Amino acid sequence: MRSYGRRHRRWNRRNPQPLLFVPDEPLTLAALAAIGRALYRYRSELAPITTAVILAVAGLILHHTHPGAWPLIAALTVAAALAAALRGVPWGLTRTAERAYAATTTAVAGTWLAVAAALGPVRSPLLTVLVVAVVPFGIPWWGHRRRRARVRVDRVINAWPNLAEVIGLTGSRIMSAVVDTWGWRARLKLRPGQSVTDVVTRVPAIESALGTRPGAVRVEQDPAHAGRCTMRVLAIDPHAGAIPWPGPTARTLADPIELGVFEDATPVRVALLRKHALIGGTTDSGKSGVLNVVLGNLAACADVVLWGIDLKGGMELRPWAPCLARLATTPEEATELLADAVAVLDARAHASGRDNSRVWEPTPAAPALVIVIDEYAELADTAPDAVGHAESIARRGRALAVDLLAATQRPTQKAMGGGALRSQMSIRVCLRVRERRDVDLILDKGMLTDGWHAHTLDAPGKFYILADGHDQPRRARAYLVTDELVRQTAARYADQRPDLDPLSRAAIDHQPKPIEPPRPAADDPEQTLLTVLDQAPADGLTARELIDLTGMGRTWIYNRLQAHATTGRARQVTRGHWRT
Ligand SMILES: Nc1ncnc2c1ncn2[C@@H]1O[C@H](COP(=O)(O)OP(=O)(O)OP(=O)(O)O)[C@@H](O)[C@H]1O
Repeated sequence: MRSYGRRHRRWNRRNPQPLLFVPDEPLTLAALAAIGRALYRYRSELAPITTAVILAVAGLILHHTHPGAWPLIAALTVAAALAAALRGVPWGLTRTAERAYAATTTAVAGTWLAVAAALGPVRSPLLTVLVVAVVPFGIPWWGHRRRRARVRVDRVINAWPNLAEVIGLTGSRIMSAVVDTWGWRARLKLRPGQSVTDVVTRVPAIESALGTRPGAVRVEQDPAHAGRCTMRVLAIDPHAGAIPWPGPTARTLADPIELGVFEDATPVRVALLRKHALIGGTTDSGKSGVLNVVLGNLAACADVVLWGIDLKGGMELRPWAPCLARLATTPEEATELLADAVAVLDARAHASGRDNSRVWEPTPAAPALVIVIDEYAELADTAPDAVGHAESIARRGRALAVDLLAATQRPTQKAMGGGALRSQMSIRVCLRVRERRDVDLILDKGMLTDGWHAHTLDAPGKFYILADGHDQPRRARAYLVTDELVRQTAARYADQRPDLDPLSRAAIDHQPKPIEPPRPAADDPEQTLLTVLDQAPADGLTARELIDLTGMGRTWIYNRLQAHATTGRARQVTRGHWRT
C-alpha cells in the first residue's frame, strides 16, 4: 500500500494535473459579483470617486428635468455647509478639522451641482473640474486615521463569525464597536455556555486572528451579564511612555490617592484609610516607584505620621527621611519600630475600649500611623520577631488607624507568615512578575485564570490593582516620581508633618529601649553632647532630649548640632532625631 502511494506521488509529480474550474454560473455573472463585492468592500476608500459620479449623474438629470432649480440647490448647499461647520451634522463630527473638511466639501459639491443643473455637467470645464477635485478632496479622506480605523473595525465585525470559529469562540457575536483614541473596543455577546474566561484564555489567538501586536487585546467582563464582555484592541499602547507625577492629590488619609492612569486615561484612585496595602512585582518592576507616589501623597497629608523600614540600608526610603518620623534600616531597628507600633496599637485599643469608640478617626492632633516597608521578604528573613509584630498590626491596625504598606518581590507563604498577613491586605498592586503563578501569590488564587496577566506587563510601573472598586483586570501605569521630585516634595512637606498624639507617644516611651542614653556627669557640655549622641538609640535623640541631657538651651543645642552636622560628626537620622 505504501509503495503504491510513493509510485502514485512520483507519477503525479511527472504528470501534473491541470487545475480545472467548473463554474456553476456564467463567467460574466461571477465576474460582476466579484466586482460588486470588491466595490462594496472598498466603498469607504472609493467614496470620493463615488460622490463625483453621483454628482455628475445628478447634474445631468437635474439639468434635463429642473434646470431652474439651481437657486434652491445653492440655498440648500449654504444651509448644509453651515450645519456641517457649526454642528458637525449629519455626521456627528466633533473635531474642528473634520467639520471644516465636511463644510468645504459640501460647499464645493453643492456649488458644482447648482452650476451643473443650470448649464449642464458636460459644459466645459465642469467635468474636468469635477475629476480634478476628486484628488485634493480625496487625499484628506484617504489619509484620515479615524476613518481608516473605522473601516478596519467594520471589516473585523463582518469577518467575526469566521474568525470566532478559528479562535474557538464559535457563536459569539460583536454587538457594537466604537473607535477611540487608542484603537477600538467592541461589545461581545457570547454563545450560551461560553464565559469570559473562555475569551481571556484565547486572547493570544484573538491577537493572531486580528493581526495585532502581541499584548494589544484586553477583555473586560460586563458586570451586568456573565455572557457578555468588552474586547479592547489597542493599536497604540497608551502606556508606552512614562507618565509624570502631577503632584499629591490627597490632603488627608481619607482622600483617594491617585497612583497612575488606566489605559482609558481614567485615574487609578485608591484610599488608604483603614486599609493595608501590598505591592508586589519582580526586581525593577517599579515597586519603589509606586511607593514614591504613595509617599508623595501621604507626605502632604496632615493627619498621617510616617514610619519607614528599608533593609536595603535605607537606599529607597532615605530620600523621604525629612518626612519620616522614623526610619529603620537594620533588622534590629525594624523589630524595635514594629514593636513600638504594636505598643501604639495597644494603647489606642485600650483608649478606644475605655471611651467606647469603635474606630480611631485620624486628625492632625491624633494622626494615623502608616508604616511603609520596602522589601518585606527581607524583613521576614532577617527579623523573624518583626513578623509577629507586623501580623499583629495587620490584624488589629485598621480600626485604630495603624496601616501597613509593604512592597515585596515575591510574597511567598514563608515571607507572608503563611498568608496571614497577605489576607489582611485589601489593596493589592501587582507589577510585572517573572512567573505566572506569582500573580495568584500577590493578588489571590485564580486571578491569573481570570485574566490578571501581570506576567505580560512589559514596562516598569505598569500594574494591575485589586481593591475596593477595582475588581476588573485593567492595566494601569503608575506615575513616575523622579528623584528630584522626591527631594522637592520631601523638603516641601517636612515642616508640616504632625507628631504622634500624646497617648501613642507615651506608649512608645514606656517600651523598653535596647540602649538607654546615659546621663553624663561631665561638666563640659560639648563633651556631654557628643557622648549622648554617640550612645543615642538607633532612631536618635530629639532636641528636647538633648536639652534635658546636657542642661543647655535650645539655641546652643541647634548651633552645635549644625556645626557637628557640617563636619559629619552628627547626623539627623530622621526629622528632628539626632545621633552620631
Ligand atoms: N511608573 C514608572 N514609569 C516609568 N519608569 C518607571 C516607573 N517606575 C519605575 N520606573 C523605572 O524603572 C526602574 C526600576 O524601578 P524601581 O526601582 O521602582 O523598581 P523596583 O521594583 O523597586 O526594583 P527593586 O526590586 O530592584 O527594588 C527605575 O529606573 C525607574 O526609573
